[in-house]
Amino acid sequence: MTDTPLIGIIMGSRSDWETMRHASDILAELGIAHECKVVSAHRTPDRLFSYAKSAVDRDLKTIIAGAGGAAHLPGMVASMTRVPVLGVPVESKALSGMDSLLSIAQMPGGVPVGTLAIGIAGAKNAALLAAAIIANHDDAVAERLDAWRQAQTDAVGEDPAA
Ligand SMILES: Nc1c(C(=O)O)ncn1[C@@H]1O[C@H](COP(=O)(O)O)[C@@H](O)[C@H]1O
Repeated sequence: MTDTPLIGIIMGSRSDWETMRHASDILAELGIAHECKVVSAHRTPDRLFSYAKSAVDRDLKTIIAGAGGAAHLPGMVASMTRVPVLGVPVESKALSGMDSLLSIAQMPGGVPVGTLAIGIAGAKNAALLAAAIIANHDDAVAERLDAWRQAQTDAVGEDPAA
């Protein structure tokens, strides 16, 4: 996307892309400008610092942060910006994402991260929540989000044997 991004999707490693691309796909479907970057609290702390510290000035409306294992990325970003952070626990090999989930969910009071489900469902829902936040102030996005939701409903047939 070439437009100024409204939403930042960041992830701890390129290995998270197979999960996080589902968030990007939904934002693209909804026509919401966004960016996708690898940013790691552990491996690229300086990049993390400048990303989080510049988020307000860059007018990002929401940051979606996906990470696996000792998933410190969402919480560390949230500690450095008031831009809302949605955390996606990426499924880890060793502990099936329970480590990621608990690392992201169990933030201390005062530093909120909105925690989604483990894996692809969480990535999709993070994108839909971020879109809903934008839709509060953007009628065109609201219309597209309503249409997306209606299409999902229409796709569910009533007959279980069909
Ligand atoms: N949890 C974090 C952070 C962080 O929280 O800053 N940086 C990388 N990682 C995670 O390490 C896992 C394995 O990464 P590799 O596949 O690169 O070894 C990934 O799921 C990533 O999100």
